[in-house]
Amino acid sequence: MRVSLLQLSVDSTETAGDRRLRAAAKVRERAGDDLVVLPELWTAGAWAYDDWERDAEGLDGPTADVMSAAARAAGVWVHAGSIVERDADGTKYNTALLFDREGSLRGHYRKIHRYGFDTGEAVAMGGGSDIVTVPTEFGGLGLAICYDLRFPELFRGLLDAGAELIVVPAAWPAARLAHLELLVRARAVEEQVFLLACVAAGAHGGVQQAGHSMVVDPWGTVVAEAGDHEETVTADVDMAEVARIRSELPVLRDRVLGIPAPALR
Ligand SMILES: NC(=O)CCC(=O)C(=O)O
Repeated sequence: MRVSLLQLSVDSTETAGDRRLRAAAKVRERAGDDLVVLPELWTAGAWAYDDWERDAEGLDGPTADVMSAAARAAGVWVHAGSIVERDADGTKYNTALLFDREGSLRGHYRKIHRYGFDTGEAVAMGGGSDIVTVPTEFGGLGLAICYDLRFPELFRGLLDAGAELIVVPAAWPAARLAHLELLVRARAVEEQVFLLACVAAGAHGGVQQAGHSMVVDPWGTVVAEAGDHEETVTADVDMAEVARIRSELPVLRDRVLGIPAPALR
């Protein structure tokens, strides 16, 4: 299986519409790949909070249209990163979209853990409530977004729902790159899955983005990694490695379920 991570530069100097067209052209160039992935909130900018209202869209909005058409034209699965979704009630969500080779929307995931403490997502967006693992020709494909990486219980939930590959679009600040590298590898080792993290580059909302998109195997080895500028990272992934590593080091069999949870403090 050949995967490509489109590490886009998300800069305030470019409009969402122009970036959408540029990203679609890059997806079309990836004909021959199996899965192409984009970063978190790459249209509006994950840190450009003031632009979210203007750039919010539906699950059938301009980003979905363009990405569905690009997936169909290239004949690849496209994980279109995430969009600022506005639902029928006007609530906004940070929502990941997954299209198949025919351009059909096969899954979407509303980010459960909202970043920002008393700002940004934490106040401007609703939180998702559903754990989403989508059955695909590659195996179970789990969906999570950026800050979710800090919450291992979500990843255990994705595993229990059948994930063998987890895709994480992100817009991570360069100042915390060390956390990103550690968390991505930890989640891959812990769940014994391939983990694809597609991270924005560039700067917007006054925050320099980390880049360093990564493909990590179920052993925790970084198979491919980008630098800190816009670039496309491509890797060949052997999904049979998941079963091989799970059988060679069967730690998941040793889970003890039903340990009583202490009261939350
Ligand atoms: N976009 C995000 O979710 C940012 C997360 C982050 O900066 C962190 O966890 O640190």
